[in-house]
Amino acid sequence: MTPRVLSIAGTDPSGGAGIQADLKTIGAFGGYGMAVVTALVAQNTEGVRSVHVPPPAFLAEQLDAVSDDVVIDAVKLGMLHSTPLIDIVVAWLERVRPPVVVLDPVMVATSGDRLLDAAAEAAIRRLCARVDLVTPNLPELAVLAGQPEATTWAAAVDQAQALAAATDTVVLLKGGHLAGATSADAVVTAEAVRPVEGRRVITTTTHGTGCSLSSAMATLRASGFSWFDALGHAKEWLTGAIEHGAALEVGRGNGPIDHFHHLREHVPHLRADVGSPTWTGRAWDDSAPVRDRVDACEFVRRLGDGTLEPERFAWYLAQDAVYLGEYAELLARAAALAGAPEEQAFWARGSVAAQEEEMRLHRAWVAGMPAAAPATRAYLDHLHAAHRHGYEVLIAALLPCSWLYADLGRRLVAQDRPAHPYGAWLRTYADPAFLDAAETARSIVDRVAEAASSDGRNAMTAAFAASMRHELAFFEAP
Ligand SMILES: Nc1ncnc2c1ncn2[C@@H]1O[C@H](COP(=O)(O)OP(=O)(O)OP(=O)(O)O)[C@@H](O)[C@H]1O
Ligand SMILES: Cc1ncc(CO)c(N)n1
Repeated sequence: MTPRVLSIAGTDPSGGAGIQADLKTIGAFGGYGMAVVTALVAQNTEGVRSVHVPPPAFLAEQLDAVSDDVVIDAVKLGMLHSTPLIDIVVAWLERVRPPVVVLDPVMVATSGDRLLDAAAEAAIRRLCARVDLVTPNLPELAVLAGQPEATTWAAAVDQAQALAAATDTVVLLKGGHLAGATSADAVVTAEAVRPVEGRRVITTTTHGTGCSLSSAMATLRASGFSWFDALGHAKEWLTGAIEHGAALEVGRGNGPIDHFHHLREHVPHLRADVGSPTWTGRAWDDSAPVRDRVDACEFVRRLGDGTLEPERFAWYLAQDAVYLGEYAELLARAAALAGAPEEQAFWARGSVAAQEEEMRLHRAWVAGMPAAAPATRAYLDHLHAAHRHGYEVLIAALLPCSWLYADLGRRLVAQDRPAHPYGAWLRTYADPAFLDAAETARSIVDRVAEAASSDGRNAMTAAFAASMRHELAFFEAP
């Protein structure tokens, strides 16, 4: 049976949050989506501009128009704005008694704008007791539990259990607002806490994650899953949707997630690799598990959020300076081996840039040149070995260095702020010119891979993958 799921929420004309996100999510999970609008919100990925609330009686008319005609299998409640609207929704729920009701107690948007009257908080607290699942983020949980915002997982669990006990309902505790390598959530009742682990994606595309998660839970529950199993499925999908969000290139602020990322894989002309079945594209995709570990590693996370100890950063920079010296030398060797003049020029320019620009940047931080640490030595030895295999393998082995840093820089720089201790470092790698150079390197490697023998391509693939593993080890060393 296709579950018929009704979202009662506010709008987001930019399509990432609110009712628009709910309908996409319900569809993504195989439900039939319906929507009753509580408030029209002029918002986009950057924030909320204004809110228009139609007369409460019109909300009642919308609700009745749906329930007089359609059997409703699940309801998701989002932005309810103010007490008069909450009262109408409560009266309607009492009358219609939908079998599944999930409440996302929306109070404040990701951008920090209020979406609920402060006076309506008590009404939302009472509503919790009338629904099957509540999905507060940490600030909302604090309001509902009447406590200061939790800053640790243990404190958040305590608040969620207190709320579950006080309202006799199930709480989906969301850890999105906690710092850490993972982003765990949990199904919490007065008796039990069942966590579902998730990777934390380094990205700014998190607009509407809460709306989407609650709609996924309503749809999966109406399809027969337990809350815990529903969370497992929803979380896996959500993490993928967050990861694919940046590729949508929607908006300048906190962009939306890609609700249909999992379907694109099955629609041939929408698959990311179709139309550009390049060698580098495949090598990059194949390296996803290693790159996920780079994102998750403590050093990279704390470099991004600025909490990394200065001594560890200095140690890393010193090793990077050692690395870059020999890397520049290997780029020069690539220039010497290249056949085409423009390729010779490109690698030679890269060699000079690596020597000058990056060494200058590093000299600002590094006092003396240390010996190579084991991870540095191993990476460089691998590059030297690649050089002995010839041009093709050498440039495949050199590529992850610039590509991975361009990709990381572009994402980490989003966390740059005044007085970020590593802001200058982040900006170097987020520089569009750096990304351009990585893109050019990529196109040269693709051209060379196309012309290579199948044995040659295999050796290139192995060299690229090994460099990516060395990059990970380099970040794990400090
Ligand atoms: N960077 C991230 N990587 C992976 N998962 C994340 C990330 N940020 C949030 N999540 C997940 O997204 C879901 C929503 O969490 P969050 O606590 O951010 O809710 P929210 O504040 O209500 O969301 P929003 O207001 O942005 O719609 C949770 O499952 C959380 O674990
Ligand atoms: C309408 C609406 N509901 C919820 C959120 C929370 O992200 C939002 N930004 N807009």
